[in-house]
Amino acid sequence: MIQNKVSSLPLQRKLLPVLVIFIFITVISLVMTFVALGIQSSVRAYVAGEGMWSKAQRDAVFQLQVYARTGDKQYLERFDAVMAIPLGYRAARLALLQSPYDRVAATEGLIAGKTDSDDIPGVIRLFRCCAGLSYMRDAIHYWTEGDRYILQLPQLAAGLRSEIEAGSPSSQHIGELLQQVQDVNDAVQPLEAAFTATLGNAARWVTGLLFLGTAGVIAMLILLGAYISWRILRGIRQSEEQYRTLLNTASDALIVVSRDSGMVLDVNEKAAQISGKPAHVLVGSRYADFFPAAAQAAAEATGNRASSKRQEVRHLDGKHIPVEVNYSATAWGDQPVQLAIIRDITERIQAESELRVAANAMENMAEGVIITDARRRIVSVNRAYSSITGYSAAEVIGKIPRYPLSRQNDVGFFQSMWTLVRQTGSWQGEVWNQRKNGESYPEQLSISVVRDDGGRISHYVGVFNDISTFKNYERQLRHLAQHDPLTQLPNRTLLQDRLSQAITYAIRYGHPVWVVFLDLDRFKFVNDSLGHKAGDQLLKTIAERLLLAVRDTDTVARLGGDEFVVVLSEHAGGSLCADILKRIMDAVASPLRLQEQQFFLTCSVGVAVYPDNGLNAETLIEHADLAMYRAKEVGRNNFQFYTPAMNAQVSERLRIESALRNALERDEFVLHYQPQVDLRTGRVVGMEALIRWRHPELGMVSPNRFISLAEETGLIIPIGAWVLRTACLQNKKWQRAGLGHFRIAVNLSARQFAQQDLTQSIADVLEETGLAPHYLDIELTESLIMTDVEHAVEILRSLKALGLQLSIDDFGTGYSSLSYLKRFPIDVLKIDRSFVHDITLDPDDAAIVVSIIALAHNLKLHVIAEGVETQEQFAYLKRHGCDELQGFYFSKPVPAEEFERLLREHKCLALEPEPA
Ligand SMILES: Nc1nc2c(ncn2[C@@H]2O[C@@H]3COP(=O)(O)O[C@H]4[C@@H](O)[C@H](n5cnc6c(=O)[nH]c(N)nc65)O[C@@H]4COP(=O)(O)O[C@H]3[C@H]2O)c(=O)[nH]1
Repeated sequence: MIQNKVSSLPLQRKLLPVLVIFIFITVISLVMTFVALGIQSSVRAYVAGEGMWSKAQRDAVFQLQVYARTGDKQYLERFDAVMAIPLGYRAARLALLQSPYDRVAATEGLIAGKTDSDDIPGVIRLFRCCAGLSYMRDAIHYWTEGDRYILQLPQLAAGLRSEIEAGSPSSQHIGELLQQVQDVNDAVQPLEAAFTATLGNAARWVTGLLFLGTAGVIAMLILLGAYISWRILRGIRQSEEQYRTLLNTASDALIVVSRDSGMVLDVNEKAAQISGKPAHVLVGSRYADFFPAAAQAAAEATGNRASSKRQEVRHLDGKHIPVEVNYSATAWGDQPVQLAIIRDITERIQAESELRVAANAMENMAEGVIITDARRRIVSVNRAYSSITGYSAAEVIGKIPRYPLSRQNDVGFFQSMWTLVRQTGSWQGEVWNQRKNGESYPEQLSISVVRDDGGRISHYVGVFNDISTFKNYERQLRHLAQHDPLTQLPNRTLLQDRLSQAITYAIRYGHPVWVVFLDLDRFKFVNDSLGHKAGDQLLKTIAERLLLAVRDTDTVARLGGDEFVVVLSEHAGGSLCADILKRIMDAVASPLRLQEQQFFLTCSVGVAVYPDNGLNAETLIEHADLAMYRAKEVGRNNFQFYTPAMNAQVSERLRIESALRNALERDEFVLHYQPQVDLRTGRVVGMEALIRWRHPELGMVSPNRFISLAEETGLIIPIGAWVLRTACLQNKKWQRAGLGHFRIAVNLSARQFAQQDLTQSIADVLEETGLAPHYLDIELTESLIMTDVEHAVEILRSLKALGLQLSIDDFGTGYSSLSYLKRFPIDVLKIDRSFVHDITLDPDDAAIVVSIIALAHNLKLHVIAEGVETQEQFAYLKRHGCDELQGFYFSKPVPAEEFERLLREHKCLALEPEPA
């Protein structure tokens, strides 16, 4: 059945042209045979005619001869009768040689020549066709020649007749006439022989020709038969191959089983694969032996068609292959058979299992999954979808997912998203969605297209994550990246952003932008002495105060350490900014409680203004920083506006800084000593050691130019140690030299004061140099000890315990309060030279100096006035009970040798000054 259906049509189609050729050749051969037979018949008629013609000629001669001898008229009549034959042929030939030929005359002539009437058309056709052929030409020639002699016979007969009928025949004349008859006969005989031979040749040639033609046709028929057989065989073979190919390329096993015997009649390769046995083993075996389960199902099948449930077929290697079997009853040639179609469903089962796994995985994915059809109607969602959105699957299936429109996700956004999905097959990005409870949340969504076999979109698959937590982290990270973690103020990065924005607005609206760079004075001291915790608390408090001091539109940033920057923008006038600047400084200066102690902080402030001092954020911050340094240099607790000259100062500062790092090892420092004179005796009672830096290029550098730098860079620690050691050594040296026992004052910087082992290191120096402690006076500035009173008290006590003398330098410039002063274990107050300077000019300063003297004495402290330059100042101080003086009035700070000379000379102050 399979074979017939598969091969019959192509074979018929292939054989059709062959059949047409076969019929054509058969018809041709029939026509040729007919023609050949016609020719044969005509040739035979010719040959017969020729026989008649020569026989008639010989008969005519004979009748004439007999008539001449007997004179019997009967022979003459016979002569006339036989003469009619060659004459008829002659007439026919002449008629046929005419152009056009005379068919009637030719027919009559042939009839007269005794030609069979049936042969006449063939004879005429043959003559007309073959007259041009060489054989026919020769025959006609001999025939015509013969006729020329034969035509003499009737004349001779007429001669004989008249001789005999005249009654007295002359035997001589008759003899002559007979001789002429004999001559004609002799002349015609060779022509007849040649004519006969020519016709014989022509007949043989025609016969040969016909033989060859017939043989050719037979050969063609044989070839055609062979060709048709080859075509048929080839067609059958192709059909067989096609059938095999069809069978073997089938993905299912096909088995033809005889219904009567249950034997396998044919199988395809897939059947061999499933069973594990070669096809030739299966064919001819019992179906049930190899496919028992399938055979069982077949046996149970009723009707012409049946299909089984899932079965299992055992492979030769013992493996069980899951199959599905279908049967159809059909005929195999004349046999009733069952065609079993066994489908290996291993892959399908695998795919089903994979699908189950995939569905399970999808269901348990942490990401929400949403599958829609091509019209974007939801067909499936997973559990995570429901837990993220709050919608159950039943609530959304069949609906189109809708995302709320927002500023980030507007109509255009979704349009371009879907365009991209369709064009590229996928899309990824962030969208804002809304939960069932109305809460908006950001999700990371990726959409992919699923296409069917025809390439058409069949589904869309969306996978999404709720990224709100991630976004929060991101926000926090961004905050961290842009803010100072301690104070939560913007850091340098955000400051630059904000400042750039402020500049953009300033360009548009034409107002200035103030950049205020603020550095806390002596913050390091607090930090080092009270610990980082207290330092952090202080910075937080300052940050809060700064925020309160400015407007919401201004920016307060912390750059790190104790550096803050305030950007004052959108303030039309400079005076308003100046007010804010004052508020800022006041905010820092107001007393601060830390660890139950009160502190007084100041700050140094630098200001740069857009557009005058810079056109971009970086430059403005840099210039404000320079201005702040300038403020530090000029004595802290003040503000400075940036000037271009500061750039030069900074480069000089940098130069000094780098030189300072090497100064100690290059032994470039030297101490000068300034005497301190007792106002009651006029004698030198002490000296202050003041450092000098002899720089090879810069010359003598004043401590005012490098001490604060050394302080900032930390170089003050080794430098200070050197000063202390050198001063103690020198004093001891003078004592040993017998120049007297004097107190030597050494300045202590904030960093030194904050040193953990300060007391111990001083004790070590005293021990090393052998100087008695009470000959050492440690000078501390007022602001230094007032920054952290409790700590300062503690350190001062430990220093005092060594037996030193302690002095407060620059007294009057800080924020000392009496109550604190009482707590410090100090010995001396040094009145700042700024008060002394105007003591005789400014009544306020004079009053302050008098108050300080009184205060000191009340506290049982010694008072030294610094910077006494004039006799008036000296007189005033003496008059108001100041204990000692130090200043140019008596001596400038001088090198050791000079100071030694001064001692040796016992230089004294004249105590009776000239009246002012
Ligand atoms: N106009 C004027 N000035 C007078 C007069 N008498 C003294 N002076 C100057 O006043 C300063 C007194 O020192 P200071 O107040 O401790 O102020 C010192 C002190 O704070 C610091 N300094 C100097 N040497 C050291 C040191 O070894 N260690 C530390 N930490 N600081 C030092 O440098 C500051 C400046 O020192 P100097 O330039 O030596 O300046 C000295 C001295 O030359 C006077 O009659 N008129």
